[in-house]
Amino acid sequence: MTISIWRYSHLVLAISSSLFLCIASVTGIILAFEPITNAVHAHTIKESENLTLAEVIPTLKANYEEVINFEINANDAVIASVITKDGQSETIYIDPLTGKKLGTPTEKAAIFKFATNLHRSLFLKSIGRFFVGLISFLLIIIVITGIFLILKRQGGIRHFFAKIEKEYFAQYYHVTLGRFLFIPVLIVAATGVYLSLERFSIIPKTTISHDLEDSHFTSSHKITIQDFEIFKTTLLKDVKSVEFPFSEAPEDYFLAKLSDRELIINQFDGSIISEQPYPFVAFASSWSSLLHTGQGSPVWSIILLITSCALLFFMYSGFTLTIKRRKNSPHNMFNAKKDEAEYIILVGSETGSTFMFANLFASALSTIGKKVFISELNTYTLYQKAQYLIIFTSTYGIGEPPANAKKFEYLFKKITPIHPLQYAVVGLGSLAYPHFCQYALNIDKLLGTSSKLESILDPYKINNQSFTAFKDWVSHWNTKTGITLKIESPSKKRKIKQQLFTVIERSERNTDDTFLLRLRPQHHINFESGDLLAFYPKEDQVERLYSIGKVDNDLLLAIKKHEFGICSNYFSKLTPKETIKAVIKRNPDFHLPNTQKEIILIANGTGIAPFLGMILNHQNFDKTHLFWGGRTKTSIKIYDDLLRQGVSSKKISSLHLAYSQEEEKKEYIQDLVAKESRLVANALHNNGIVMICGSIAMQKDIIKTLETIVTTELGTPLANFQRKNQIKMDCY
Ligand SMILES: Cc1cc2nc3c(=O)[nH]c(=O)nc-3n(C[C@H](O)[C@H](O)[C@H](O)COP(=O)(O)O)c2cc1C
Repeated sequence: MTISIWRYSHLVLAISSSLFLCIASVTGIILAFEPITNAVHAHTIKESENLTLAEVIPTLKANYEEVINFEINANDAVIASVITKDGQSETIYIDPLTGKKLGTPTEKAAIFKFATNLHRSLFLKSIGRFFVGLISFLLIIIVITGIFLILKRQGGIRHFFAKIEKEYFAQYYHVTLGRFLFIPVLIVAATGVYLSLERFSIIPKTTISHDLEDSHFTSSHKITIQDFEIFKTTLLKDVKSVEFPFSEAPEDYFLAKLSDRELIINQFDGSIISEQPYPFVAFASSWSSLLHTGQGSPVWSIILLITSCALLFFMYSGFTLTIKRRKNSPHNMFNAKKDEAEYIILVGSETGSTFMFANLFASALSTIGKKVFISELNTYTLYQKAQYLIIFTSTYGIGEPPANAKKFEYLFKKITPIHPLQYAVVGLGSLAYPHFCQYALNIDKLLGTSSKLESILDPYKINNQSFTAFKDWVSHWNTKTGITLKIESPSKKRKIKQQLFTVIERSERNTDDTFLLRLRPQHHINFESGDLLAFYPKEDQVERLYSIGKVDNDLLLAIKKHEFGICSNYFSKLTPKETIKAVIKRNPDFHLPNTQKEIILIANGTGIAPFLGMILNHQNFDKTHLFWGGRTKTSIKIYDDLLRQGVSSKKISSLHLAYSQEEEKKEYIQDLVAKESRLVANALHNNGIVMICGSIAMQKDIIKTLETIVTTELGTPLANFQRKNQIKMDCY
């Protein structure tokens, strides 16, 4: 599978550094707790930080025989090396206000020592440190390639934080978390590299040299420490450490390291002998250390903890993504070489899911003895014996090809097929995007420009990888070509864990052969109106999906009985207390948003089921408008009770019904919507939501009507509202 350079680099780097990254992340998690525990046991000097050195130093001198030095650590505690009045040499926490001992610093816990060594050098000393630095560098590149992949996926920087379509758990959270956590990961990686470069002296360690003139070391003028001007103006909070004079010899001095500079101070009169600001590398070094370790900041340590956990998650989700894509890539178990095959199947896919359909189709052809070759669109070339060219492709962005199809147009224009070819194009896309299956349509047009190619079927669009739609296309193919293909359901191959539901009620069928079925899960299941019930009949195990309305924790399904429909016939005979097995599939794109804004629900036929559930569960009174289209007035009878509940409880603020087969007034649902153009335009203008559920034909008409409404009333194309996720559709 050709993958873009970004994805390839992202993947290769992640794989090659995974073991080390795993060790670094696990030890990082452990080490993130160190600053937190230190902060808990710290003797912080928060209340004393506004004391001046003129107050602190005399207090210390008064309390101890000798003070060698003191420093303020990352947790803002003062640690001093002193000789006590009884001659003991000690390093202790002290209270700068009183000079009294507060405690003794404890040794670093063994677990932190172990984790630090492993984290820094993998117990391999310099070689290990080099590897850790290298892995940190690779992590920077992994993050950068990851950012590019997200930008590419989202269609540019402006949409970086736009909604992500959820295909499956690993894909969704890999991208979603990646968008937020790339910043701390980048900080951890960059500071890791910095610290390694410093360790190997590639970045020089800061050494400050003072220009000391002998004339400044005078003891002629003596004043008390309390009166040293520099001590009177220096607050403890700006001090990193102070070294006291070793003796009373004139050449000994105070060395004060402040937050921005270093001072050498005459021990007799407090005059400044030398003053040196820190160079930039000193700041960079201290910030790198603070940002990488979180020392002194429990909040940042928690962010580091989350970042380390996230790195482990990214490794897991990244590998899951790769395995899934690999599984779906072309197997060429269909045996024919490219120049032997009659059937050439080319696939355009970004994340691999389109290959599933292409593989099923290829497998069905191969089962009946046809010679099939399957590959990617980017590999388009001459095929000696080809008679059919079948293209399966997804779309990304505004009619853009997926990664492995980018070169197709160029290749197609350059290469003229040897023999005439018959072709068909199947588009995989999502109605959640404004340009539904646009790339498949573009390809179909492109193929049509060649005199050597002849279309056998109109381009076919599949929404949300619907297997039912794919089967429908195969039946078109069968009819057109006279070659009967049997598609093996993917659900046969994987075992699906089904749940049990009890039949509570089944309505009579109305004049359109439609009925309502109410099911109750036997065990607690979280679901919402708009989710889907997947049912796999014994006869063919092919998944059938029904939109769910949630009413009092039961599932409400509206089903149309088809003469030869295995599933609808089975459901139409169910009686209360019977049990069925099925699976609830989450469909978050078609949930009713939790909003106070206006909501316009548009359905025809059985598409009303999820809306009934949404209306009855919704708390947002007086702003929900329901449009429904059916054949005759008797069509609506089965929904009467629930609709009445909605109207009487004022959960439906306006109800608009259209009947297409009523003699005295034939009306289509799009006519009703057109009549209410102001209502619809106002709702969309005020960030309201339009939801559409029912047949694809109705959906097309409604979209056309909405397009006219928003362009004339608001001067904005519908795509703008689709982009903002204000138009939600679930049509079949
Ligand atoms: C970032 C992104 C952009 C997409 N853009 C479109 C689009 O413009 N039109 C469309 O019909 N589908 C669009 N889709 C949906 C995909 O085409 C659809 O999910 C398809 O089944 C993916 O197949 P693949 O995994 O084989 O690439 C987009 C999906 C993503 C993640």
